[in-house]
Amino acid sequence: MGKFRGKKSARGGAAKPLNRDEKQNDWNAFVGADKSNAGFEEYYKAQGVVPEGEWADFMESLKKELPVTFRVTGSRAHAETINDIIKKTYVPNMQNVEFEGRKYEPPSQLSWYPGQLAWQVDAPKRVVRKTEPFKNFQRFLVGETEVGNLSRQEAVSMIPPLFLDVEPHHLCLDMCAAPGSKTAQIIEALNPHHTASTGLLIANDSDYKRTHMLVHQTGRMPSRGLIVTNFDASLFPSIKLNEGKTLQFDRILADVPCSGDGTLRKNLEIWNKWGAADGNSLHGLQLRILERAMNMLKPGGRLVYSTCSFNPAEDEAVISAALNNKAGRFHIVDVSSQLPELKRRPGMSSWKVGSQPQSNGRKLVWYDSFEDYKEAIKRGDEKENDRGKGLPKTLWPPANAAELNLDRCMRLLPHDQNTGGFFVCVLEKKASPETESASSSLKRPASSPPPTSDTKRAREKSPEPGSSTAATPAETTPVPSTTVKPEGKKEKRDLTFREDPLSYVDPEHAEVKSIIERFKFKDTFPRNNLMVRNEYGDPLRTIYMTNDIVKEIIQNNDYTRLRIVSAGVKCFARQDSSQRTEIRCKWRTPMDGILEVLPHVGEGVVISATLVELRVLLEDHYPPLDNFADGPWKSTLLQRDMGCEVVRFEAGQVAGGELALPMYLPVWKAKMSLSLMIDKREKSILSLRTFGEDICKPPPPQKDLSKKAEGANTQTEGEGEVAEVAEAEGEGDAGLGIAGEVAEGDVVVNKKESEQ
Ligand SMILES: C[S@@+](CC[C@H](N)C(=O)[O-])C[C@H]1O[C@@H](n2cnc3c(N)ncnc32)[C@H](O)[C@@H]1O
Repeated sequence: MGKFRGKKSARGGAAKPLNRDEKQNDWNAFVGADKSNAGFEEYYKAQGVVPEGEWADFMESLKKELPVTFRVTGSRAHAETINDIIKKTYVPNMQNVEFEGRKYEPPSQLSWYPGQLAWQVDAPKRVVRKTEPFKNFQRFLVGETEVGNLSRQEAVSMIPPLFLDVEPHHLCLDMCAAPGSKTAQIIEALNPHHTASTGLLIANDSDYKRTHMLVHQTGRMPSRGLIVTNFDASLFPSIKLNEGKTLQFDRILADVPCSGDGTLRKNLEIWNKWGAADGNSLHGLQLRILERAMNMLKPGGRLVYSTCSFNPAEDEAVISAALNNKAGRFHIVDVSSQLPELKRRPGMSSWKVGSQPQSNGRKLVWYDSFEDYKEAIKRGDEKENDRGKGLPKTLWPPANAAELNLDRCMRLLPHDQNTGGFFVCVLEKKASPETESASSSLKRPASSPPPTSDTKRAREKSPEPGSSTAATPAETTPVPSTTVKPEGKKEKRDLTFREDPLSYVDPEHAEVKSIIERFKFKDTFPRNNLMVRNEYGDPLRTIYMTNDIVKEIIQNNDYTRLRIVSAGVKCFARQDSSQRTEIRCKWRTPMDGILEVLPHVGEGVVISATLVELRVLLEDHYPPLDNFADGPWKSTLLQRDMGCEVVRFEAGQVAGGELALPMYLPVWKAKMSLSLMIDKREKSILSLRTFGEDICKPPPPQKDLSKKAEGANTQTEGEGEVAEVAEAEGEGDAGLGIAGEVAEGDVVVNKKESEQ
């Protein structure tokens, strides 16, 4: 079989960008790859995953390149504007594209996706590369994805969060979250209008490196209610809250690790590697993760279990085992009336269990029952090679399979709507209090491992983690400041966990006061919720803002026990580290936090500008104030102290550019010059999007800068300082994008993101 490079395994790694030659090879590899696997065909034909008459269509579509799909992200007004740009600018220009004698259709909207905000481009990569209209559109796609206005995501992967039904006040857990495409959807649902959400999302992944992908991905849609953790989801710890309560979630997504054969259209290596053992061996972990989720769900809460596998061993077998282990406490929700345009097939109520033992030359052997399988082990035909235990009994359909409403599960098949394959099941926990009465909080020590399906008896003896729900106090409630530790015994610290500690800053701290003064923050500003990454609540370089529930979690749990990688939104970054008294507030608002800060800034703080000023700010890195035309912008800035300004660039067509919606950006005012506080890559993207070309001059070389900084000229003093600090902290803002609804119709800013 041909080799397909540039991508990692099915349910994991991010795609690595390819260069031009690699892209050509990539395409050749796709065409040339051997897309066959006799075991796969035999296995799924026998399982009856598609009606016999559809087998050829099913296989044919699995061998076709997957169309590119993406979602328009962000708040409603903003998303609709971007959607209109696609509809009115790009689609009309792509009507009659022909390549090698074949006509290609322009992008089309996915009919089932709410608000028609998801799109599909059904042209092979070589057409996109070789035809001008598609090439233009591709550039638009890349730019907008980069700034976080679009999110490339497989169509079927968009489905699970839609059925989660998240509301802004919900406490949510995404158990296997990296790289974070579904996490982003949940954050959007929690913050539909960029309003301060009281809800929570814990995005978790067991792979430490991938949690950093998550941090990056979620930076495009920052949320004060977000925590990223690094745990084996099947052992996810219970979380303590105030008054000895334990957190239970309203919504949990268990998008579990799986064999990934639903992604065959893009992960060609699976054709070669696929075996029946893949699904069989993942079943145990999947079940443990699902059961852990069930334990942590609030009564009445909703849980979505999903895989991108066709295999009933990873799908219905897991669901039925979990339902039976939690007999009577959960049911599969009938969601047939939700997303009516989405074509889906019912889950299976009977399936087969197969194995490819060495003794049979890796040919498929079916076992009608667990007992038959055990007999095969006795005969020596099978080895108990699954961690010494062999195949678990739960792989086989239970006797009561017909009563579990497994037909309410959803199977997404590739030939139904030109997608990958997926499995989705929506579960609800019964609301009745008596089923939960045995589970009141904190009986089990928080540090003890949670129950798993493998330790069923042990689980029956130990209560589920708490039943109390998290009461979210008002954001403005005065709370004791600094590093409040939970009362009682200090938790043991996990010294192997290397992330920095988290603590809250004293709201009366001089630095906080300087920030409040600079931005004339109103009383609504959550000064009690400013968090830093050190033990002592010292605002050294970066200040994050969290909401109350995140604060409650951080203050009641040792951060190493929860393995917290990140929390909240980066709202202030120290811009000037000198002791100079003329800069009273040395902090700027990074792009991540501008949406969070804006609703609280006082009157007259935000300065209005147009694309005329933006052009000057983009062309030069540190334009002197003299470079700007006389007018209200310049006179306002001349009156301002040195420090960070929040600038609102008005929508319109001026100075050779076009802005569809207003946009907020941070600008640093030095003595006599200004600097747009976004990194140079973001500047170039902004320039391309707004002015159709990259007008940014390269930054001055470092040595010149230091000379300037030493000079007597006050303007260059400021310039040197900006460059120096940005470099020292290694953090130009990681992102920019128009977005948001500060007021309906306004645009604010998101962060960049690489494609998943
Ligand atoms: C299918 S991917 C998740 C995709 C993700 N939900 C998204 O939409 O971007 C499965 C993830 O599970 C993670 N994983 C594997 N085993 C895990 C475990 N025991 N606990 C938590 N995460 C796990 C993998 O690192 C991988 O990132």
